[in-house]
Amino acid sequence: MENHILNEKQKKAVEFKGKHLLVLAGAGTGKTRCIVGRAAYLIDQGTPPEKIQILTFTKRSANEIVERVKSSLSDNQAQSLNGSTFHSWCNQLIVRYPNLFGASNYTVIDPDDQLSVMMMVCGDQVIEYKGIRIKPQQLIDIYSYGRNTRQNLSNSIREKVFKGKKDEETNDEIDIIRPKVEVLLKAYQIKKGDGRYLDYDDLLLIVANRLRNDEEARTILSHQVKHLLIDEFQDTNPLQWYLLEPFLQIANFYCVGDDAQSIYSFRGADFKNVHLFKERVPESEVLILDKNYRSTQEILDLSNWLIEESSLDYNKKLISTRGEGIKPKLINVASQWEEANFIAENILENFTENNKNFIDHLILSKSTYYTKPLQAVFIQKKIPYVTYGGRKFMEAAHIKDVISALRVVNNVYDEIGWMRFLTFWDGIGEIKAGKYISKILEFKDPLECAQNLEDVIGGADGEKIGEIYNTIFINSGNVKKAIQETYSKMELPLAFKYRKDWEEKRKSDFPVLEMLGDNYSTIGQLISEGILENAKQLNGEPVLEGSQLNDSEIKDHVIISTVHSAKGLESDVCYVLNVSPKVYPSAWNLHSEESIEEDRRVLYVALTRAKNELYITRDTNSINTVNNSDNSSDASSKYFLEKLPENFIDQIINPFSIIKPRDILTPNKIDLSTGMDFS
Ligand SMILES: Nc1ncnc2c1ncn2[C@@H]1O[C@H](COP(=O)(O)OP(=O)(O)OP(=O)(O)O)[C@@H](O)[C@H]1O
Repeated sequence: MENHILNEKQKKAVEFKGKHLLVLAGAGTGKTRCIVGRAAYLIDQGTPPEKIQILTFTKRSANEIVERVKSSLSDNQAQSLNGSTFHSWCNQLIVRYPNLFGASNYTVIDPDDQLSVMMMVCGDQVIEYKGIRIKPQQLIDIYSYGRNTRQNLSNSIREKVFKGKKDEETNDEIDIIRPKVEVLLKAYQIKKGDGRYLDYDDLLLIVANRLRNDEEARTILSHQVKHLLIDEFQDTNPLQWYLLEPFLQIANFYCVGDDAQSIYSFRGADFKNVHLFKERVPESEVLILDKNYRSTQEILDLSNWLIEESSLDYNKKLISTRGEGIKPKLINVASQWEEANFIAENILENFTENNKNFIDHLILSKSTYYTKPLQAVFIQKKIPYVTYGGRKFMEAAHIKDVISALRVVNNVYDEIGWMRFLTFWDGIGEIKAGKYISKILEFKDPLECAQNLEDVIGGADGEKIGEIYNTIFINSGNVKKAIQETYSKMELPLAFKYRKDWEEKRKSDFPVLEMLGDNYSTIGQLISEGILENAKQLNGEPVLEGSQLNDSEIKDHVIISTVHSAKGLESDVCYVLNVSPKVYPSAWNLHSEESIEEDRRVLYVALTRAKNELYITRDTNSINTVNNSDNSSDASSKYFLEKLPENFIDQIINPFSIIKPRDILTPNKIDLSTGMDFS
């Protein structure tokens, strides 16, 4: 079986006998294979699968690893193996031990909801000083950055408002702004408590704090977790480390990571954690993997060159076990439409003439937004595709509307839920809803809630809303039915609210929501896990990641992904979009050496996804503007491909380019009296 083929070093890593191990390795050297192999090995050696916890950054990779372990073992041996993200793992622990962690009947809020709470807290208060205005979203960013990096408020303000500046003037400004920020952040914390809201970071902090301070908690969990297998270790941030540290006493750590693939510093990740591993973790060892099994040497030469150009020393040179192949191609395009057409034609040619499937093609972009023209061309040319990254299923407005009804039954103090649910109905605006909510928050007995709602709201609306509440309440133990009934009562107004694209796009999401509901035994679980795990796969298809095609029967599709969502992916043919000046590195990042290096790693992750063919596109206009304007010399000199040795790539001017003929500026008059000889 695939997973059983291991080279000597991989085998050593998989069968590691010591306590804690870090497998430090370059792209495509088999880190994922080692995690899969390690889990299978432990189970094979008699460790109960439920005592192994795999931690990854996306639900998708957790599912993939678990599935691979399962298929490498026989007889359902790995049935109860658990793989999850950090947030979802903590949430599961809190749900399983409600008393130990002291948090039941809470609502997990996503970043959108966090912003709503902060907006409620700020009301009409504005923090403004010397032209700097701190908006609610920035307050959330400061709060989250401080908690994730475990830095104090002043440093978080410095980072998020002043881009890390450390001069005298900035210090003074921080001193003035700080108390005002503090007041609002504390009010935000109180509001969270009142609404029984937990934001994502709270989940980690609740578990971490309890374990760090309470020996009984550690004893209880020591029966539950024996092995922690942690993927993408270079992207763990100080908060995650704060959570992991107490587990060092009760479990064995098996971490895999690559410092050159660290791309989450905006979330506080610090890739140096891999360098500090031996210092931080007693009884630990580090093992290095350096043979790349994924790509041909030409693709690795380009990737190696990119990382060698860095001022940081990653000490990495990937060597291909697969040998030589074809050179990467740099496609120069004049517009996004040209780029899209080039890629579409290329894929169609591979599909019809070269015996490749759509799934052999992976398209990588820094942002989902950039891929819109590409998606339009794919739809037009009937190329099936799914998107990874970007807005998720549970974040879509129509889904949030129905979920809001479930939220308020789950947690009657959930003001955000009430605001969304009440304002969904025609004729109830925010002011009216606010008045109703203050009365609702006084309700004591959930059994009488439906009746009370009818009284507070009154009329036909009151009756409808009370009825929905009641239906959900009665069906709290049958999540699928609760969703079905709620949807049937909300379908008409939903169809009206989203009439523009109801039939084509939104309606078909509800059977998926019902299916999703079927996986959970309580509404609370659906809400918390569903929000955290909305990338969950159904029928093996990532239908909830915002697929543009509703037909989940089509298994063969191109993947369009953000680079951040592409970690761990690989593909026969890879297209890396818009590797242009001011994008790699981004024009916003030119001031900071650290951010430039992060952009370099983003490009490195993208390039190293390709197995055989790598296409890099570049916008010729951006090269022209950079070269022609004086003030952008920085963008030009820092552009990653500026000094690219010619022999590493083949350059192509897009052959599908629609060449516009040269014309004069003003139209001539035409003369229609010619051509006929009337003599
Ligand atoms: N010993 C091996 N023999 C054959 N193929 C291998 C071996 N080890 C890994 N591979 C293959 O190499 C490719 C890369 O492996 P894997 O995805 O585990 O690497 P990785 O280090 O996790 O990569 P990345 O960090 O870049 O995502 C996969 O296609 C895998 O099947």
